[in-house]
Amino acid sequence: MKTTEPFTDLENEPNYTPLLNHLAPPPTAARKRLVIRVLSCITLVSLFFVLAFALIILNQKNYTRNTTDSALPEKSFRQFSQSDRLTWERTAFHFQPAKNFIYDPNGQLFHMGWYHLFYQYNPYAPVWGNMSWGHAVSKDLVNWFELPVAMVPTEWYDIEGVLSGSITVLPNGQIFALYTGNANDFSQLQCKAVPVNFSDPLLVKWVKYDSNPILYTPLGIGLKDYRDPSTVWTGPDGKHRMIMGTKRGNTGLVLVYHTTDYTNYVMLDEPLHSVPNTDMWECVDFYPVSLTNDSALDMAAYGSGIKHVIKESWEGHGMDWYSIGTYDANTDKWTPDNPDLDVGIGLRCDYGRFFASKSLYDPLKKRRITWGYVGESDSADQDLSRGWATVYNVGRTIVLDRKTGTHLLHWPVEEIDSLRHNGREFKELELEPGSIVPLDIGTATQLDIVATFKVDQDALKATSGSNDKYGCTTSSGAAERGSLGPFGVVVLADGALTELTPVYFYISKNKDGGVATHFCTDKLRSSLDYDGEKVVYGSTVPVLDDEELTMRLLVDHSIIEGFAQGGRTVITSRVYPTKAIYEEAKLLLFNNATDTSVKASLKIWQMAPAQIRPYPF
Ligand SMILES: OC[C@H]1O[C@@](CO)(OC[C@@]2(O[C@H]3O[C@H](CO)[C@@H](O)[C@H](O)[C@H]3O)O[C@H](CO)[C@@H](O)[C@@H]2O)[C@@H](O)[C@@H]1O
Repeated sequence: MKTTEPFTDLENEPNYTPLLNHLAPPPTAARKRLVIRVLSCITLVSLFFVLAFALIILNQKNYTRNTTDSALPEKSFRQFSQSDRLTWERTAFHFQPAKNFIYDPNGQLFHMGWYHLFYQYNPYAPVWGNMSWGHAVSKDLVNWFELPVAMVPTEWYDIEGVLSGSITVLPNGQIFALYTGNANDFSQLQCKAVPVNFSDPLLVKWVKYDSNPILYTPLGIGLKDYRDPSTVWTGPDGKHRMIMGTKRGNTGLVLVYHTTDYTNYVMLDEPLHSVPNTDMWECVDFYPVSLTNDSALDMAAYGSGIKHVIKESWEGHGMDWYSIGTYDANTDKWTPDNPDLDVGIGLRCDYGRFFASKSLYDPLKKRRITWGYVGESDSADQDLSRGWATVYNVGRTIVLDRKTGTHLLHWPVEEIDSLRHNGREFKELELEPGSIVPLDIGTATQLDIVATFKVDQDALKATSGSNDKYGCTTSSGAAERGSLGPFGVVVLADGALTELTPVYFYISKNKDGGVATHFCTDKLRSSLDYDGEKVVYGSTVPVLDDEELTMRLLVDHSIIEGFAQGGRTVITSRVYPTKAIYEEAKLLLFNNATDTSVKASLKIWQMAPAQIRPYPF
């Protein structure tokens, strides 16, 4: 048998290419070998490519990790739709109803174990209109149950709105509300309502008084400049008093009324207080504060060791002003401690968005708590698309700052701390002039941040003078560099730093060595989208000799609340980032001062969402 024949045959095959002639196998075996070799080659080449690809990926991951750890922020990749953004804007631990529009807080009270919050509410749309009294209750000031709307426009005297007012609890347990009715001719009339059942812990049903309105506009006062009656309180002489804000010409003022039966009110000739050029005083609040401790006082408190605060809301300007002074119950007159810090010209409760605030004396924990509304600054169209507008601040306790004697301290209620989890601590991080330090904390959209900054004292002393005319609101924000600032925290920043909101201190010094510390929030680059307030908010904050610079920030999606020096100066902002949202939101520290380094220490907690839902009747 010739063993060479098949070779000859194979060689005659049109597509045959000999590999190694002398080792050539018989034809079928050769075909198999050939297939195996080709497959092996393909496998080897594929393996090579897989390995190379894996190495590239690994390298990229290492690069990402390194850049995160270094001063370079990570690049943002995820794109968000309009719908993603609007969904993200809803807050997680700030009070807001499920939908539509809230405005001034009204008539808070503590009753049978529940904190009650009533509020101006439009039940039909996310814009001002159909003003009613919405109603929610809470056991802990964090989680809320929404209740049915308590009062809606029904009568000629409030058909254009059940406007703002207050609730009074009498020593015998009786409860009544005073509110302003917006009448069919838009004049403002004062009205009374009572709960149908005082022993209902939820005070669900309310009935308007048969003889409403109980007060008409006095002579000399504009028909639309007369509103927001206060809680009634009893003075040391046993007389019951109520106050209301108004204006005469351009002078803002507080009218005082006496009553013997809580229904008929007699106006005193002289106002409690007035300040020229401060215009209409809305939502006036008046309360005592202790000079000796942090325990709050109810309205009846009077005498030595007590100061009284007037708060008014400046119509049309979104600013709440307060002043500390002395109340004389014999004359029903109030005098400011410092005329330069009088009502409407001195100090604000908050230097950002916070308006129409109203406080509650909490008999359970002996504290005074205030809420205001924090309005939107984006477009009205966006409010309509979202289906809701306006949120409330986290309830804030108010005490007199006994260290300065000049300021109040506004501070988040302690209950909000219960939402903290996954705390992280950063100690003494060195921030050189001109530095940015990313903080790797994971998701950065629901945070409670407490930050302390130590300024290089040698640099502070050596600086002979620096921007002593500085002001947050007139500055160009965190990008404006001085010897001793700005430095602070950047929240809601995207990886490429195209969107960011810095909250910071800026120290200015005059030639005589006088130092002023400014606390600012820069909204100039918060959003690439429309924001009606591309501004820098802020003011000065007193810092005493033995104090470090401290700030606390509550970041909750589209709201940032900032408290400097224990709440001496507060700034609340609404922000509408388009990229710095969901997992793309980053947190950074920065020091943009030119001559001083700063050491930053921080505690940062993630914040769990609060529960806000309909009451399960
Ligand atoms: O909801 C009424 C309560 O709100 C307060 C303070 O926030 O007054 C606001 C005020 O203006 C609103 O109504 C205007 C339409 O009339 C509207 O243009 C404006 O944007 C709204 O803020 O509401 C009353 C009544 O309309 C008006 O005199 C005020 O300027 C508080 O004072 C009211 O009780």
